[in-house]
Formats: sequence, structure tokens, C-alpha cells
Amino acid sequence: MSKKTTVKTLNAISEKGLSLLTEDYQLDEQADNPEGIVLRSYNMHDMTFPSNLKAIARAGAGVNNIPLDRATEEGIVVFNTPGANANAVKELVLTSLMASSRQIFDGIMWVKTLADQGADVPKLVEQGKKQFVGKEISGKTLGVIGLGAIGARVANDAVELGMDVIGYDPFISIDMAWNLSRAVQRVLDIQEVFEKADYITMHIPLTDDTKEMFNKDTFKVMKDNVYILNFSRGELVHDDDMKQALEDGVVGKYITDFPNAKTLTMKHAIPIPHLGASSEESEENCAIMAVRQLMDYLETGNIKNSVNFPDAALPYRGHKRLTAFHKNIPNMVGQITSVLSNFNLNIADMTNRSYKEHAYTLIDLEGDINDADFMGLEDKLMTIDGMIMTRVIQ
Ligand SMILES: NC(=O)c1ccc[n+]([C@@H]2O[C@H](COP(=O)([O-])OP(=O)(O)OC[C@H]3O[C@@H](n4cnc5c(N)ncnc54)[C@H](O)[C@@H]3O)[C@@H](O)[C@H]2O)c1
Ligand SMILES: O=C(O)[C@H](O)COP(=O)(O)O
Repeated sequence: MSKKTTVKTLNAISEKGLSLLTEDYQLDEQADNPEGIVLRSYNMHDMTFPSNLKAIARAGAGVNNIPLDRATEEGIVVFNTPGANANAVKELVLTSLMASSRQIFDGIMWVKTLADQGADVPKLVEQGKKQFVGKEISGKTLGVIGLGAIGARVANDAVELGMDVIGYDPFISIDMAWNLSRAVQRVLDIQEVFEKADYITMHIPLTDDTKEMFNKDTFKVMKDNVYILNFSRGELVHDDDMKQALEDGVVGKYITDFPNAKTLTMKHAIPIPHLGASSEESEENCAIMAVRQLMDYLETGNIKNSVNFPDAALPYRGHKRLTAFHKNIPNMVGQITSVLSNFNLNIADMTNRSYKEHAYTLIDLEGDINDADFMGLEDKLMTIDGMIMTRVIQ
């Protein structure tokens, strides 16, 4: 790379990750036209993408804060960092599960109200503690919805804590299925989780399909006094229905990592200020993974852990490389190679990978090629019907 590549951050990102950017990069929080963006939960939906932008790296799991369809249409790769914050979330889920079950949060709030009682505090504590008799989780049933990086860890550790665990995930990956304890009972119908669980924890992305999947119809099926833990996204729960279910005692406690004006006033809700991924280790893991993936893409065109492009890689041997992102329709590769042969360019290696309606082609070009050999190449490639983005890496 001759000129420095600009990377902009939209949230505070761990220095452990940002320090990986070499001297070929400049980190500029004020940049108007960066090639790369690194962010956490910053909402990009109202943002126009800068014209130079090639890649967005989400240091974390959820990508509902990024307009994915628009990024795809503009040929911008979006990465996330699968699993990098899963242990942090798992630990907070299990902490909250045990602490809420033992009424710790309510107990702490109550005991603080005794601050002006002087020498009577110990006596009042002993008299008042009966209000906070809790339940042990051992022997109870935990329902886990979504058995991905977080859900599978929660399920496995809950088994170790003596819980009966039932898990629901119709799209579970082979890796996660292998990692799941055999003691976790997988069910094919989510209703079974709703009917049987004493505690339900959700670990699924927010999508059009999952939005408000916790609502009055699903609460109706659940056991009375079920505890619901939401460390995924607030919008998975219908707030007004949750408020009613808490008031009716259908839901005993609602532990949410995504408070809003409504949940903050709900009886028996336990709001946590989105701390799931906020551990030093998780912030470092996510930042390192995000920056590495971003740099690899900007420097070589290789893609790992994208949520809108296919994974694709060729070992980078210093050849001049062409990357192309296009519709996944017949004869795209044929048309690209035909343009290359018109430019007298010879292929050393290539790969073409598809993801849903799109495909990504990486081509290494052979021989001693000058800048002049590329003159007009990208413009010509962009005239192919279905071509979205091309890039020459030299
Ligand atoms: N509170 C936090 O700080 C925090 C941190 C990380 C992730 N999250 C949230 O948690 C979610 C899960 O994270 P992850 O790292 O486990 O992601 P993941 O991609 O590893 O796992 C998600 C799982 O959900 C499953 N799934 C999708 N739709 C489903 C459905 N309708 N029913 C059941 N299962 C379904 C998928 O098959 C996948 O196995 C993220 O999307 C994000 O919204 C929150
Ligand atoms: O989806 C995620 O990874 C979490 O919600 C973490 O978000 P954060 O990086 O803003 O803490």
C-alpha cells in the first residue's frame, strides 16, 4: 500500500486491537472518508457510507446496528467477531441467574434503605431477611433459546450447576452441536421450552423473525413465575406484554441487559446497563479479532467472519490481485476472465465463493504487471451486468 489506509472508530475500541494497525494505517476518529470502520453498538442506520469505505468491523456479535442490505448493495464487507465475547456474556448470564433466583438484587436494595438505623441494623437485617428467601437453581429446568457461541456455553455450564437444560435452536451449527453437553436435551419445538422451563434465557440475533417473539401469546404457555433472562436484544420482547406478565405473576423476574424507559419502571424487572460484553478480556478479544479481519481484507481481499459476504481466501503470495463482488448469477466468472484476457492478463490462481444472492471472486494475476496494464480494467469490469464492486490489490 503506497498511501496510508484510514480507519475510523465509532465507539471506544480496546487499544490491544487498535495497536495492531501498522504504519500503513492512520487511525482518525474525525475522518470523513475512511476505508475501514471499527465499531461496537454505534447505530449506523442513519449514516451515509463514505465513498471510500470498503469494510466495517463490528467488535462484537450483534450486527442489527448496521444496515447490512445497504452495505451489501454498495459492496462493503461487514465483519463481526463470533464467540469473542461469549465467555463474558455467559458469566454474566449465570451470575444473574443465580443472583436473581436468590433475590440478591432486591435484598441489596432493601438493606441499603436501613442506612440511618444505626445500631439496629443487624437486628433489622435478621428480622427482614425472610422477605428475600430465594430458590436454588440446582434441579430446576433452564430453557436456552439459541445454542450458538453464548447459548451453548450457558447450557453446558448450567448442566454442571445441576440444572436440567433444554435447548432450542433449529439452525444450530455443526460445531456448536459437537460442543454441546449430551446432558442438554434438544427440543424441536420452542413451545416445549416455554411449557417446561423454570428459567428461560435467550441467545439469538434480533431479526424480523425473532422481533418480539416474547409476547402475551408465548407468556400464556409458560409456567407461572418463570424467570426470563434477556442478554440478546431488548426488541426480542414485547415490552407492554412483559409489563403485564410481571404484574400478573406469570413472569416472576425479567432480567434484561437492554433497559429502556418502559423496562426501568417495570415491577420485578432487573435492568443491567448492557454489560454482557463489558469485561476487559472480551473487549480485547473482540477488538483484536475485528482489527485483524479488517486488515486482512484491506490488504489481501481475504474474508473471514463476514455477515454479508462469503468467506473466501487465497494465500497471498505477492501477486497483483483482483477482487470482485457481484450477483450470484451464471457466467459472471466467464465474463470476468474474458475481460482479463482482453487486457492480456493471465490468471495464476483464483477462487469464487457465493453467499445467498451474491458471490465474491478473488483472482491472482501472473507475471510482471505494470500499473498501465490495469488502466481501464476496473471500469470495464464494472460494465458487466451484476457487478457490484471491484478492487485491484497491488
Ligand atoms: N448482552 C451483550 O452484551 C451481548 C453480547 C454478545 C451478543 N449479544 C447478543 O446475543 C446474540 C447471540 O450471540 P452469539 O454470540 O451466541 O451468536 P451466535 O451467532 O453464535 O448464536 C446465535 C444462535 O441463535 C440461533 N438462532 C437464530 N435464530 C433462531 C431462532 N429463531 N430460534 C432459535 N435459535 C435461533 C442460531 O442458529 C445460532 O446458533 C447476538 O446476536 C447479540 O444480539 C449480546
Ligand atoms: O452484540 C454484542 O456483541 C453485544 O451486544 C455487545 O455490545 P457492545 O460491544 O456494545 O458492548
